Amino acid sequence: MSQNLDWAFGLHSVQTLLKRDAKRIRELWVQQGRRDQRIETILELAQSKFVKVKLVSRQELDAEVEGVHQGVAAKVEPQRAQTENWLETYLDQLEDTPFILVLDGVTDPHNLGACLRTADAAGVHAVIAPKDKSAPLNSTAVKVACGAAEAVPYVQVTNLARTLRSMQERGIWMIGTAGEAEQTVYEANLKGPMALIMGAEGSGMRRLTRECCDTLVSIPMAGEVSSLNVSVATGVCLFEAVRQRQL
Ligand SMILES: C[S@@+](CC[C@H](N)C(=O)[O-])C[C@H]1O[C@@H](n2cnc3c(N)ncnc32)[C@H](O)[C@@H]1O
Repeated sequence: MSQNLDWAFGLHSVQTLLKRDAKRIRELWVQQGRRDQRIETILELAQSKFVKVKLVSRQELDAEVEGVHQGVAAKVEPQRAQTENWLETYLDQLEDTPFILVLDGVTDPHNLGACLRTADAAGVHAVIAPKDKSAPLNSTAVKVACGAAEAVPYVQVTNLARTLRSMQERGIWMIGTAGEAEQTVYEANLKGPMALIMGAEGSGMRRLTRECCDTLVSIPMAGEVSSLNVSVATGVCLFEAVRQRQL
């Protein structure tokens, strides 16, 4: 593969990419002889978006893709972080109840990749982070995300507090996370339009970010250690929201 291209793989990631960002796909590889309804849908989408399709053997896919490809993989232009302007238009056009993840100063690319993967699995619409003091969407983050970096938009903003206030004006509820919050994540109402805000690995949410929060929630801790890894805490909170939103 050309040095400048990444692989996006797996049925969900490839289908989402075809729907949201097909222009980035240079070539779609589909495993020969593998036919099921989701692959048919992917092939129809590819045809409607004029994406070049190549039928390949399972061995060829296994050799190129480091991960579970489920018979589909796309050679894509590397994912680039989106901007504030992009976010505004995206939120204008979003038809679902907004479900956003904010990472306030998460600097480890492994944590960023893990959060993107969890965000994608939970159905989050976008992950937002400040441009400064945030992990870059580099090859480590993309690899750890296991295809999710292609599926869930990653937005880097110059002024996070301004972006949070602008989302608030749209009626999106800002839910900050902090171990010392009295209200637990299980007690909070996570059913409406919301942005879940996670803090940095070492110091948690910054003061300005915290001041933008409508409410704070904690995950009760039973042991000696006072906090969870940020990607684990992200999973707990996002899937509590998913549980409530499906009731
Ligand atoms: C390792 S923790 C940061 C700990 C930091 N000393 C603090 O005071 O926030 C990183 C992030 O994970 C989330 N987190 C970790 N444990 C949590 C808990 N028990 N309740 C709520 N959020 C938690 C929060 O978003 C936190 O900012």
